[in-house]
Amino acid sequence: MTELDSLWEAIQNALRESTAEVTYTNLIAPAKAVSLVNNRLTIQLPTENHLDFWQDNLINKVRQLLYSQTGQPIEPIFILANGISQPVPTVAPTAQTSYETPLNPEYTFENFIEGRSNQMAYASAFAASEQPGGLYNPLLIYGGVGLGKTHLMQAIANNMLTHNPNARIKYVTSETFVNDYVNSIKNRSQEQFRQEYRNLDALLVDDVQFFASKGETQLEFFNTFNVLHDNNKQIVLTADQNPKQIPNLTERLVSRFVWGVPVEITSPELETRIAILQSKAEEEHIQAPNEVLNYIASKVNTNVRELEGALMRVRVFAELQKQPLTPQIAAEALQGLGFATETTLSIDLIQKKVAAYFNINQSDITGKKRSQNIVVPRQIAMYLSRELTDSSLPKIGKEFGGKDHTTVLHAIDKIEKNISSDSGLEKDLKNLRDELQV
Ligand SMILES: Nc1ncnc2c1ncn2[C@@H]1O[C@H](COP(=O)(O)OP(=O)(O)OP(=O)(O)O)[C@@H](O)[C@H]1O
Repeated sequence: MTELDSLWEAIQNALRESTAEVTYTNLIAPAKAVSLVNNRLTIQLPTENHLDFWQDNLINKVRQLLYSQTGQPIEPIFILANGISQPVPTVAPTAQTSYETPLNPEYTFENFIEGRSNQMAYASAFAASEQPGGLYNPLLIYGGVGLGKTHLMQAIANNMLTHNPNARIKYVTSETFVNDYVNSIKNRSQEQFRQEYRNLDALLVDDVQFFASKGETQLEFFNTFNVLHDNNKQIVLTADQNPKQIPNLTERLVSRFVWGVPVEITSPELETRIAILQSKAEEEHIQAPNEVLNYIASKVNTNVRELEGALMRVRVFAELQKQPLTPQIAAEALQGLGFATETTLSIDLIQKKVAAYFNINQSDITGKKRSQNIVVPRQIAMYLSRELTDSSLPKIGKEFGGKDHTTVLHAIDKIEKNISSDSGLEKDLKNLRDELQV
């Protein structure tokens, strides 16, 4: 047995121990380690479904396992098997038309961290799972990559199954739906395809944007949708953007998609990013001081997948250097990845943006004028400075023209109290956060 083979066997065995057997057999066992060169382990996967699964769920774990096996920070690289080197299947096609994508039991509501960016989506998903086929039907969750759409979608299924272990739930990506449909035409098993997709308590379809331009499949999905919906069966969909903006989706499909409640997930704000890291660190038994988590959260503001990846990278790096986890070590670990070089948000920048947003001067923000059109932007700028920087109240006071920290505290209190009753204020804060890109 080569070194690569025995390393791979150890990784597969470790993955097997922490995974349901069905998931292991379908999604993990078919992976092959092809080469280990320059601390890069190339792993070959048979289909795009496998690729998605490994990328979404296993990459961090594999990094950790590789590190614990070898003491080296080895990066897994995934490739798809090309048709030529793949052995041609010798089994005759069976009547089975559908490829089942198993649910990830770790995607639950309990370990999903709520924040402003995902509150609506979380609440709607939870409601749909408690009362399938009710008000939130269909439920469409949309937003950018790595923001938790699949997690929430599968949490719905997992929660439904705890209430009713016999619930018939199907989770597929839209690509799987397309493939199943195409195969059913090829194998003349359309009747069975329809049985499989229409005889359900809940149908979950991930990434419906891939239906774009697939005219015939769109019609089939439209019919599937109608049958399920007419029978009050739950439908949950995700997309990478608002379906109204997806080109080449038929009007009638778009109108169905947004029938129920389309909810958006946006990038998590700083506090949520910190909370996600805390929860992840706990889950993975990583002893990381808060200052390290704050540091990572302040640098990685793109999406949750990258946030989790950054935490793992920092951990492996510290272990490799035999150093305790500190912000300095975290900075070194993230260097070169485009995170550590980003400028941190400064109070000065926040003041400039707020001033421009409200059409006033920065000197008004830091000055003493008491007119309402200046006081409110000033309080907003103080509030955002507290939320988005690590600065203490006295430091913020100082940067706002030498004000006392109690003035800052008062401003923050005032904004916090008004947020829930003043939707204009909430909108202003959201717009400003967007402009500041946090
Ligand atoms: N709010 C959250 N709390 C805890 N974990 C989260 C949260 N949001 C996302 N995650 C985690 O981030 C990772 C990526 O999430 P997920 O795969 O659900 O994203 P997605 O929006 O479906 O992305 P894509 O469109 O790329 O498939 C997962 O490991 C998920 O558990």
